[in-house]
Amino acid sequence: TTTSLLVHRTSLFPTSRILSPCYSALSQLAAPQTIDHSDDDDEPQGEVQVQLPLDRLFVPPGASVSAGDAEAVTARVLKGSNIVLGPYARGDANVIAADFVKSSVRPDDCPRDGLPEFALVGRSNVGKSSLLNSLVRRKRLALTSKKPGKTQCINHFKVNDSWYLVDLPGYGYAAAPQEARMNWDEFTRNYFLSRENLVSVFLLIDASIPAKKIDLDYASWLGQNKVPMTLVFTKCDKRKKKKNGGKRPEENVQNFQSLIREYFEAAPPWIMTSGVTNQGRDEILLHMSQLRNYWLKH
Ligand SMILES: Nc1nc2c(ncn2[C@@H]2O[C@H](COP(=O)(O)OP(=O)(O)OP(=O)(O)O)[C@@H](O)[C@H]2O)c(=O)[nH]1
Ligand SMILES: [Mg+2]
Repeated sequence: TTTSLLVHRTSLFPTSRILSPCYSALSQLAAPQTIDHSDDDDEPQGEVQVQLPLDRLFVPPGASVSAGDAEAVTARVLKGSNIVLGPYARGDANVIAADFVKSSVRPDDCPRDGLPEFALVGRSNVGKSSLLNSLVRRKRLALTSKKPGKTQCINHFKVNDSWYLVDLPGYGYAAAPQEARMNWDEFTRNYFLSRENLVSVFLLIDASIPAKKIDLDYASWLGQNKVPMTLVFTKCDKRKKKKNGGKRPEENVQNFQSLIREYFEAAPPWIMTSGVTNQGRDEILLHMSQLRNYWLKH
């Protein structure tokens, strides 16, 4: 069985692409890490909270709103998002400990302890590993790179010994061999559809550029397959207008949503973030807390 497993693995990705990033992540296991708060950056972000109509808000499971509540509901919307803070958000949102657990090349290899998990997915280089590091307040727990294609396995990170953040390989990396690209699809789609403890997929979209077809396709696939999804807009600190297609992140964010609206019965949750300024970090953690606590109770 060992041989057939190896054959299966090499057919998923060329060997070098499996081994190097995952094993370098594994090497971090050797030294258990404590939280380093020295990279905290809680600068005021200066973004403006836009009032959203009630039907564009994400009301979390376990919370309800009626039209008469508009004002009270708006006051509970997390900054830079459409996410309403409900009764299941708890004081467990803060990250006290975070550890790399394992790299898996198949959904079957993933941890089986049934703890709730959130998967970070998106185009190569969109900032998945950077967001993970920002959430756990560590500079290099997940390895990042300027070159796309850095993460090549399903990497599980355990937070507070009670839930997982999962860093997935990026899609749409043009330089990846055709074989690896085709298998990416099967591999992650399988994971999304079969992973029972997956509370929500966090689909990362680069807010500094106009919407890309591959991201729209991905969001619509998740919507049509009813995979719970949160849209995380990344790189909201990048505001060089001309270079990035002339639009501000806020405009790209609104535009992306209007392009996918038809694929969703209700507005999916979305939030604006930056791995550079840590915009959205605490809000995502609260959102994860309420989704997780509801999931644990139902
Ligand atoms: N300005 C800015 N740069 C960012 C942000 N997030 C990530 N980056 C940069 O984007 C590049 C890619 O980041 P990664 O976190 O490695 O991206 P990834 O999505 O994990 O990429 P793959 O593992 O290749 O799929 C790095 O150079 C990061 O420093 C952000 O919020 N703002
Ligand atoms: Mg990565």
